[in-house]
Amino acid sequence: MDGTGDREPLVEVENVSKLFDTTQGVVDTILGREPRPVRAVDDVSFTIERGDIVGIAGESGCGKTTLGKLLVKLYEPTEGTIRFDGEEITGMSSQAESEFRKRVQMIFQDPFESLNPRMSVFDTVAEPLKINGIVDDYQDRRERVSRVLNDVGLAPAEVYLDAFPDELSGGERQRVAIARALVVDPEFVVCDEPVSMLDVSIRAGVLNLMKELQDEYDLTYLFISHDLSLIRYMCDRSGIMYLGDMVEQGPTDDVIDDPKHPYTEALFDAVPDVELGEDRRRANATGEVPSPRDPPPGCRYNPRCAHVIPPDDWTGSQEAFRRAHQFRLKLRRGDLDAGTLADGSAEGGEPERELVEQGLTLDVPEEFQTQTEIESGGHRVSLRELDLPANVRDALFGAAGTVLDGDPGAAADGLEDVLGTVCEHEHPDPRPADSRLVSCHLYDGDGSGPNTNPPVDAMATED
Ligand SMILES: Nc1ncnc2c1ncn2[C@@H]1O[C@H](COP(=O)(O)OP(=O)(O)OP(=O)(O)O)[C@@H](O)[C@H]1O
Repeated sequence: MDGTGDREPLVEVENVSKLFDTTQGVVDTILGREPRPVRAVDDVSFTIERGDIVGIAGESGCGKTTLGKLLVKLYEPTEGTIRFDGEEITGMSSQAESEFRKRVQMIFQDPFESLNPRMSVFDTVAEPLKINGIVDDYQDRRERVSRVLNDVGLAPAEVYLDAFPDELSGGERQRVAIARALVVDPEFVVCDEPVSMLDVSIRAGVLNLMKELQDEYDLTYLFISHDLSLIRYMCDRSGIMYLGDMVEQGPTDDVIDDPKHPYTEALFDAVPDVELGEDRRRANATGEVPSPRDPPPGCRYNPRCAHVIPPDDWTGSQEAFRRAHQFRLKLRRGDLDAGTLADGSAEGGEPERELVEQGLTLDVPEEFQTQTEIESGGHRVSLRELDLPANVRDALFGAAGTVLDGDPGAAADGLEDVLGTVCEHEHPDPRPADSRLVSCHLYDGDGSGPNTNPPVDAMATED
């Protein structure tokens, strides 16, 4: 999917964005500000080669479904170009569009919603043939529908043809949805969480069927799923999305076994280890996914990133920089002020120190916290535990003083000189790293691996 293969590209996505709610809403009008659209898919590029099974993974809301709908022309891109078999799919003539609609299909997550309860299985599966004017004769349609029903395992077809959705199990309904997609003999099928609504016990059967159908029908698939085991099982190549960005793409095994982007790493870290019987773990990532209406500047992932990059002249550890970066983000969000200090410390103690020690904490699982952090329930670190350069320490105390004077915004701005990071200043374009493309400043783009600034060891160190 990163275009390194030597087969023919079937789908080419170039700098595609999809923005929702681009007009000024009531709140925008009242506040007199520009509209803030949802950046559901933002400047995404990739290629799908003919015959591939490509996966798109990422947490809920990262833009997977929107991307899938763009590829089958259920949405038009706000910016960018999508080509199918060499032809742009925006601005097609109506004849070209109707041809395209036969060649491309989408299977949705919920077979309970995607099937019309008032239509029989025959009518449901035959409908695309009628709409696309493919088979006019009723008897021929009946035969074609029966053949496809047999192919998807609904055999003998006669048992199913006149049944209605509410007479079928979830697995049977999804097979009907698959049959409806395949009846027009498409080349490319987008499958959006195709088994997530099905009982776990029947998922493998449906996925194996979809693999068999790929050979039989000569299909190219795009699988959208938050289920990484499904992606590993089904997909040759995969892309990982975060807040509308495609942060990493390449051969699935490489992406999963040796993730390059810190988000991919955190995503896979959070997957429970089935063999060890662990519960779902929280990864070494701070905070929650921000709103796609207001994505962070630079790399979208920088506020949560374990490997955020210090400035060139940073002399402390990367761990200390990550914490100082968090201190600044907390100031910007207004999460750190005199009100957050323990009772009495604002008068008697050392309020600046207390603010700094609070601000340097990380909202991460205990295994990534310092001893003091663990002992204090995540409320403070000891400055002795961190390799923080003296000038930065002074700057943080100065910022804490400005906060106590009531101006956290100015305090955050004042730290730019010592804490400015490329991760916030520049959005990383996709760049080669081993077998894949990664949108991360850690990689220098010549495919040779992580940048040496900061040192790789520092990036990997957590205490
Ligand atoms: N029609 C729409 N109008 C406005 N916002 C939308 C629309 N469709 C999606 N969004 C927003 O765009 C972002 C991406 O949504 P999308 O459904 O593509 O994500 P997803 O990764 O498929 O999530 P999920 O796994 O939960 O389906 C979300 O913030 C969502 O709220």
